[in-house]
Amino acid sequence: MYAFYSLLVYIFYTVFKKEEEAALEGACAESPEEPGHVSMETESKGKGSHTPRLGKRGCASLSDSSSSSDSDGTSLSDEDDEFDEGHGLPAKTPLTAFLSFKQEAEKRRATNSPAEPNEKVTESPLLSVMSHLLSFLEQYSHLQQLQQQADQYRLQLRRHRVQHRRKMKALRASYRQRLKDKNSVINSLEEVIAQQQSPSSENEGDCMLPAASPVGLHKLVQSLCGLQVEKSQLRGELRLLHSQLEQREQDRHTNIQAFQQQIEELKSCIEEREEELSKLRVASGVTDSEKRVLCLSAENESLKHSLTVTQGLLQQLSVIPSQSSSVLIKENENLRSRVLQLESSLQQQAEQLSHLEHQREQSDWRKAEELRRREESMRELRLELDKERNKEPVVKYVTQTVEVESPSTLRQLSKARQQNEHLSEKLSNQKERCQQLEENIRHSDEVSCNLQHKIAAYEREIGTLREELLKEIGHLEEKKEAAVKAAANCSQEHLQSLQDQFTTLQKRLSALPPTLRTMKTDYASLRSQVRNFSDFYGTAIKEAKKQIMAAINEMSEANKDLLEKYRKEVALRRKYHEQLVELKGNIRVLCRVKPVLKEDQHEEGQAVVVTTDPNNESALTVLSKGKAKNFELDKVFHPQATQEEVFQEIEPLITSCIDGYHVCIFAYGQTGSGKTYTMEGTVENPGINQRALKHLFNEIEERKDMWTYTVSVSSVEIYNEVLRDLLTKDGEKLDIKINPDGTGQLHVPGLRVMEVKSFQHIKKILAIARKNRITFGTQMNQHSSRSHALLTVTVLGTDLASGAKTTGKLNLVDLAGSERVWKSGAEGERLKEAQNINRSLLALGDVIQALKAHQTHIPFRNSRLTYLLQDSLGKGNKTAMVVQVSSLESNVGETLCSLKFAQRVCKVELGPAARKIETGGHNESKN
Ligand SMILES: Nc1ncnc2c1ncn2[C@@H]1O[C@H](COP(=O)(O)OP(=O)(O)OP(=O)(O)O)[C@@H](O)[C@H]1O
Repeated sequence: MYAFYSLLVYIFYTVFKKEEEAALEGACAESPEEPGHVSMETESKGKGSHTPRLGKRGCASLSDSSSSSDSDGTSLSDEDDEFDEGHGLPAKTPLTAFLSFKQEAEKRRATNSPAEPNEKVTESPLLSVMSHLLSFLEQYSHLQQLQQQADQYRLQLRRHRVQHRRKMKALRASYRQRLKDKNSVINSLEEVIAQQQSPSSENEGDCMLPAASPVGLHKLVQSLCGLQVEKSQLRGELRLLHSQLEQREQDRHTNIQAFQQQIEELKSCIEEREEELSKLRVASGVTDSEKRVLCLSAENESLKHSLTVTQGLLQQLSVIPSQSSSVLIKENENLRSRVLQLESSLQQQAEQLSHLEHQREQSDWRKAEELRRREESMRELRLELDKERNKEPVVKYVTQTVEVESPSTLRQLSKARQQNEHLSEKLSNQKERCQQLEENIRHSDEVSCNLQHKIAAYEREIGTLREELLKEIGHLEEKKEAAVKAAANCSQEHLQSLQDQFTTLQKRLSALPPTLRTMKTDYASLRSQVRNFSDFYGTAIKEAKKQIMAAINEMSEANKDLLEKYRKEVALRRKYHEQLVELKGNIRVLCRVKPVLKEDQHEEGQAVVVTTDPNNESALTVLSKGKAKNFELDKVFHPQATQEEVFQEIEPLITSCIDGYHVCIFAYGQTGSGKTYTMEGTVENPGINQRALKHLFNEIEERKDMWTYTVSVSSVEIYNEVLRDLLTKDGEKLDIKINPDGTGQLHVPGLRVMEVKSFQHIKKILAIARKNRITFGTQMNQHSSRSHALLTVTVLGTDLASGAKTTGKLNLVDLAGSERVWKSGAEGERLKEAQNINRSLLALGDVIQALKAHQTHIPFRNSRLTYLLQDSLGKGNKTAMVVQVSSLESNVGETLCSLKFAQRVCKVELGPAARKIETGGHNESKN
């Protein structure tokens, strides 16, 4: 509990301290130019480890972008990519989860243990601290989210700025291009005006000539011809203008419709117009006014485009409601300045237009002047012609005078008359030509009048267009203003909401210090408690140690009693066990009936003649020659009895061996009746040998607190009355002798005795012995054991309490198969070994008989087998014999022999078993 308190306080203290440090760093790092913004930045920076880095970088990049407005946008886009990488989740979320989990656990614990009022009192501040801490962390996470949103908005604003900058660059370039085009148009116009001025001056000169010299009639005619050519040109122009006027009328009609539609439709109409105007520009004879209209239309289109772009930007800006107001205001100011620039450029364009119109008026005036001059020249020509007409009466008078005075004069008169006629013709011709010229002049006057009308119509149209353009600009301006206002309002509202949030957060933060003070006091009290806790802990440990020592002492005393009781119990158990074994008889005779196997079924006489009684475990019936012969033994195992069941009957004898008794277990029976199966068993289903040794080691393990045991084994076989060590491969012949130590015990010099520590080890030893045993195939058994095999296990025990030593011995004997020689089909070596086997078994029978008869001399030395088993078969030992019988009719004779032998053994009394125990240096045998 204390540890948790201190952990919690430490976590909170660490978090708070980090925040304070980060806030201080943020405050130092911020620029003081934007107070409101800076305070927010500082607050947000202080809350997370990653945020200050982002904030600083964001500010730096913003300042870069604001300072270098003309810089390339690609670098900014790279920065944007970097910005995208930096965002992550709040780092304190696991802490929040941990605290909430702990708080829940504390609450649960508090509700579950209401019976502890003292603890409840100490837990309440913790709960309040945790709730404060949680609310603080929630506020903090909310602030972080806001900060993240602000970052995102900043990022979006930067992107929009970059886009806007690019668009502005494009607009600037297009504006420059348009200026160039305009200049070129102005230059071309100036050239055209100059060209128009130069021929007029030439014409002026020409017109002066007839005035200067009345003789230059030819020149007058030439000038009239030039005028005619010009007139035809003007006619062509007039036709073109007429067609253009029609086209313009159509365009005007479509434009009026287009202006009533939205801005996008207007664009398409303007494009059409642009195309048409470009076509007209390509065609010859484009007038200056049309070119100017074209330029103005292009200008108008570009202005509309810029206004549309501005509108789009304003819409985009209005979509971003959460941008900081200062940035939006700046943006608005920029846009306003841009609009002002556009307006000024529009003003300039209008001025240029008025200038061009002035130029056009001047050119019109010049044309009118030229026409006036030409009219004057025409008038002069008419006056000259009238003068010529007035000269006629003078010529007539001269003629009449000449007719009266002389024939020569008459001739001269006739000549003069001819000349006069000729002149009259000329005059009439001149008159006709003058009339024609007058007609031409009248016509040209009409044409010029029409042209003036058209020019006036064009001017009106331009004025209308200008008004429409101005209206449209005003409309767009209004829209822009409205959009700017909406964006400003939106940003103002967002700023207001942000400020509200900020003030709320500030209030919450201002509410935190009291909580912190409470927590600090709690922490101080906890610290003092923790300090006191170590002392308390030391004394408690000392007390606990004392109590533990006392309990240990008590326990050891109780253990001693228990141990004593246990020893008594074990002794009692042993006593009862021995009594039980003694009640059962010192030589216990068990009989196991071999099941009928598949390999046995090919033999003759397969009928089963041996039957067991399920109600009587000791009874066995053999049907022989139609007669049932009953046998009574200690235990009869039916054919289906398992290896474990057989061992259960043997197990008490194994325990006796550990207690210091000499025990002998041997299997007896005819060849192939299952002796080796019962004693050794198979790998999957081991027999008495393995199970006995396993039990032995288990028992030793159980007694290890009181006894230590040393287990050693040896294994021999008796083949043809020769003793061989089964644990060595050399097969050296061994002899049985009396131990020279004077104990009277038997001793086999050269026999390998192996000490074994574990059951696994003894399994390996048994495998070696089995491998070295002599087996041959007989008619009765394909792997017949042709020797007696003895496995001797010596168990030396030491009582840890008293130091008493016990010597237990366990002889596990697998006898060679008894068989009738004629039946086994043995001859030669096999016959000899069969005879030896039978002899040794007969000696065993003799020993059993002598024991049964309580003879003073027991003929142990009649065979190697009985000699070797002397200390286990004799008086005071425990012996068990497993008689193996076949149930088949073909083996009934052998079965009867074996059972009769078993019954004889059954009646043998070895007397009470004697325990071989050595206490205080005295060897003694206890009954
Ligand atoms: N209870 C039984 N259950 C199954 N198989 C058995 C049983 N008893 C014996 N056998 C089988 O019978 C065959 C002969 O048995 P075993 O070799 O043990 O006879 P034996 O008496 O030792 O013969 P010998 O005296 O010739 O050595 C073996 O294959 C063995 O597996």
